[in-house]
Amino acid sequence: QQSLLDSLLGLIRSGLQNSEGVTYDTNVFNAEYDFVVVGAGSGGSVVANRLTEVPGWSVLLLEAGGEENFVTDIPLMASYVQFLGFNWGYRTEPDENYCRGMEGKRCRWPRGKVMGGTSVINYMVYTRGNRRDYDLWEALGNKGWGYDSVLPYFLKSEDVGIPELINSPYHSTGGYLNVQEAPWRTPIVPAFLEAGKEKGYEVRDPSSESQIGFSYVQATIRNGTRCSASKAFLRPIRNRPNLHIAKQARVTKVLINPKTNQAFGVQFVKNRRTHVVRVRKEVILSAGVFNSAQLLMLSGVGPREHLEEVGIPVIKDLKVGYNLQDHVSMAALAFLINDSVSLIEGRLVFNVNYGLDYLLNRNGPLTIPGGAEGIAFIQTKYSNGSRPEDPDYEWPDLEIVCAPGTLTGDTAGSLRRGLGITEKLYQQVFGPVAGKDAFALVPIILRPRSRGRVKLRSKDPFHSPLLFANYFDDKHDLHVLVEGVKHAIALSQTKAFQKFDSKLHNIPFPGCEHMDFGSDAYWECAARLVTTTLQHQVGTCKMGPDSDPDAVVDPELRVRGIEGLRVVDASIMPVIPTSHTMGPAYMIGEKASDMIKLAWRKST
Ligand SMILES: Cc1cc2nc3c(=O)[nH]c(=O)nc-3n(C[C@H](O)[C@H](O)[C@H](O)COP(=O)(O)OP(=O)(O)OC[C@H]3O[C@@H](n4cnc5c(N)ncnc54)[C@H](O)[C@@H]3O)c2cc1C
Repeated sequence: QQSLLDSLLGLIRSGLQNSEGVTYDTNVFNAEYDFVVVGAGSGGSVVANRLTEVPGWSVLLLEAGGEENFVTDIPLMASYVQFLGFNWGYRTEPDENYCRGMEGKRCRWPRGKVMGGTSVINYMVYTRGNRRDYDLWEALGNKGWGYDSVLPYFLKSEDVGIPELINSPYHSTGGYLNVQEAPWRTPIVPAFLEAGKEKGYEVRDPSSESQIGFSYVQATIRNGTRCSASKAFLRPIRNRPNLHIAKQARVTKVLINPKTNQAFGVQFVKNRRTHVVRVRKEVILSAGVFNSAQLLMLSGVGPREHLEEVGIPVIKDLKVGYNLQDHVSMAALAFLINDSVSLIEGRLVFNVNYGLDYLLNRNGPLTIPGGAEGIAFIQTKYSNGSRPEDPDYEWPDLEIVCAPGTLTGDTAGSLRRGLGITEKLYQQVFGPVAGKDAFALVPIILRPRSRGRVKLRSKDPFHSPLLFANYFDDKHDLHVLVEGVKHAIALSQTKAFQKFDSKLHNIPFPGCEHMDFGSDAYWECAARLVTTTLQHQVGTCKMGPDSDPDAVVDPELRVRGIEGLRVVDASIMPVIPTSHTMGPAYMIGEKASDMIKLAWRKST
């Protein structure tokens, strides 16, 4: 343990370095750049970095948000960060089939509006998915996107700091992005791994040869603090003269010549002034799953009928905004325990030692990424994959996240506010056990069949888009989720968890009381009421070959029928991988950068 003085000096030093490390904000723009990148999130930060490796190329990176701060740095504060002005604050349109227990029957769909994008407000869990996810992308006609082709791009970004993985062929060191484990653990997560073993699963790295099994969470954290896209990919290169970054610069339109279909620049608003900047080579949209789709449509690229409906002249009729996919979950299972080992908001907030441990040592409970400690990838009875010759062999359809805290510990309300759960529902179900120790096992469906959609509310770029989740449109998704609930309950009944005398909290959800508690019908009702999500929305600018009428971008991520315009973010995924989506978004940024470099080297 270092002395208090040493620690304080270290803190001041790192604080100074941090502020020195922040990227510069450009207010004076060139009339023309080689590339304009829209959005400094997971995809855009990588592209801005890699393209400015070419000294002769100039890049302008435009980001609607400002800088992250010391609160966003604290991994456990992830659920609070959404309320600090870094969030676009989106909600789905009301629907009777899901999110029934949320304010206005609308699911909360936060997105990062900040340098680093959603990587600044997310839970930092780092996974990549399964070989079969990417082989499927390739089989759909996306040449070069199979697992063997994308693995090098996952490795390119990575700087793994987990000792037993440093020599793994599935990990690498020396990249910009830190992947580490939290330095501190509750006793709940070892019990989770033990529970997995009791059920016959192995404890293993989910990014290795086989994904099925249990593990500690690997996260994009750097010595106990969040490592965002901006910290990883932009701050280290802030002195490159060929990179201009403009913060709080909101792009309102991609400028496309309707005669030639050539994208020639962007229009954006900064400091209440409208600017126009032209490009010599390309505009790259990395504005995320909702805003890239919105910007394309605002610029005349989208479904003809819909654009005409809102009064936008159509330049190219493409199925922008369709194919929206997400990992829907049910985060309201609370397992009460008889030991004071879980994370209770009040106990954390008023514990000075935890605060000091974080400040001085970058250790303690505040380093747990969003409160997620363990993950498991498993197969339910709905997956056809028990034998090697089966199509889904080793391809999970269910994930379970283990968190050492849950709605019972939400004494200050950040969790329920983030999820949008009504106060009435909360008080009726969790009020009687508020403040009691409990852990959560959150089942998540990994291979949803339902598809949502993004539409424009109007042609005003400052109006938020209309979002339709359409969760459970395909009943298969609901069935897998109910199966997931049962898997979670079975895990809680293992010897490993019974050490804590774990008991499922059983006050029935309002509106579901008339059903047998624990029956499939009951859990279906609960899932439609407290519908939660890991916020992994993807797919609205689908990648596909020319033969795919639903494809928005081609396998080189060029917008079909438009010259000089690409999309590089989570929206291009044709099918959601069995992964948390930040890792794949970084991979897409890396791969796209190489494709762009190759294309322009060939042409010059
Ligand atoms: C609460 C939450 C928790 C999550 N937890 C995890 C997790 O633990 N692990 C994981 O892998 N994934 C997680 N995700 C998902 C993951 O973070 C995202 O899928 C991923 O970061 C998306 O990257 P992106 O590049 O597509 O978009 P983003 O990172 O969202 O970047 C888009 C950027 O574009 C900017 N922008 C948008 N419109 C404009 C405009 N008009 N002008 C200028 N700039 C604009 C935005 O402000 C933003 O900075 C989570 C998401 C959320 C919301």
